[in-house]
Amino acid sequence: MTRLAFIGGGNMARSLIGGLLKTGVAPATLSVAEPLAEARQSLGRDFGIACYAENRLAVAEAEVILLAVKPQVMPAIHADLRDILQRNRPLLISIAAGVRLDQLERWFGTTLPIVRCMPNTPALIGAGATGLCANSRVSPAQKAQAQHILDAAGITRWIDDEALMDTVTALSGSGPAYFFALVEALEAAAVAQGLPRGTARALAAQTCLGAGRMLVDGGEDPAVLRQRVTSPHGTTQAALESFSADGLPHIVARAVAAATRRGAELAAELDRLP
Ligand SMILES: NC(=O)C1=CN([C@@H]2O[C@H](COP(=O)(O)OP(=O)(O)OC[C@H]3O[C@@H](n4cnc5c(N)ncnc54)[C@H](OP(=O)(O)O)[C@@H]3O)[C@@H](O)[C@H]2O)C=CC1
Ligand SMILES: O=C(O)[C@@H]1CCC=N1
Repeated sequence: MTRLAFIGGGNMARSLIGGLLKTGVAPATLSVAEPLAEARQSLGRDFGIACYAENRLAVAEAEVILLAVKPQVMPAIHADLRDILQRNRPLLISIAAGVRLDQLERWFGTTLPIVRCMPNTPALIGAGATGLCANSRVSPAQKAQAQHILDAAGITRWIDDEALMDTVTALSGSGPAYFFALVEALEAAAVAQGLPRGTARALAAQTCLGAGRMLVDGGEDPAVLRQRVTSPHGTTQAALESFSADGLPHIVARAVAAATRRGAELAAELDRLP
């Protein structure tokens, strides 16, 4: 089994580790480097994997290293890893928003095989969605290896044009938060009309789940599913006309554009570092 080391044991590492273990990956094949003692303890307790305070210890045996730190931390970790990466030549996978393949090559080594990908937090329950792209050093076998790791967390799609990875980030990387925000807003609207909060939360969340399952399991066009809910001159039509009058598609397009722009800005900020 592939030995996989995570650098950074935060939200996303937890989601991916949880997803991998649910598919039967052996805990002994995983390791994680995490500076915070409390986080190391909880990762060890929850997942039974080896946790290290030092990056170089976590990656010593790894065939694949998954970088799960904030974009701003990336340049700082290369000093810990560069030598061992040059020696062992593992496959490097980065999940950092915005960070480009050429930046990763500059920090970690221009001849290393590197995959840039963008998963999302539903990976924790095996319902993640990941876009991936690879540099020219990644062999077909390593591509399959990276895909296998991310497939454990949900669906995967290869993105040929790296420039579109910021769009993927804005769509599915950040996307779970958009749906949570919509559920929060639905709950607040129903509570404002007098529904008990617990009931409003349960009904809103289950509606989100039900709609998601219909989209994924049935594979039907969302527009067709929407039309089926919308009786002529009924309640849904009234709500959708209100969305339309308030410019919902425009609001969403602006939000996705803002997230996409932010991805590019994160990379530009790293380019400006000395
Ligand atoms: N959250 C999400 O939904 C998604 C996030 N991403 C990407 O994943 C990456 C991680 O995000 P997320 O998990 O949310 O962030 P977190 O802050 O939760 O996790 C990052 C972890 O890295 C640790 N860390 C900090 N410095 C170092 C270091 N020098 N060496 C090793 N570990 C270190 C942090 O420890 P400490 O807390 O002590 O600083 C923290 O536990 C980001 O690049 C983000 O863009 C991608 C897809 C979705
Ligand atoms: O908000 C962020 O920057 C990260 C990347 C995608 C989801 N969370």
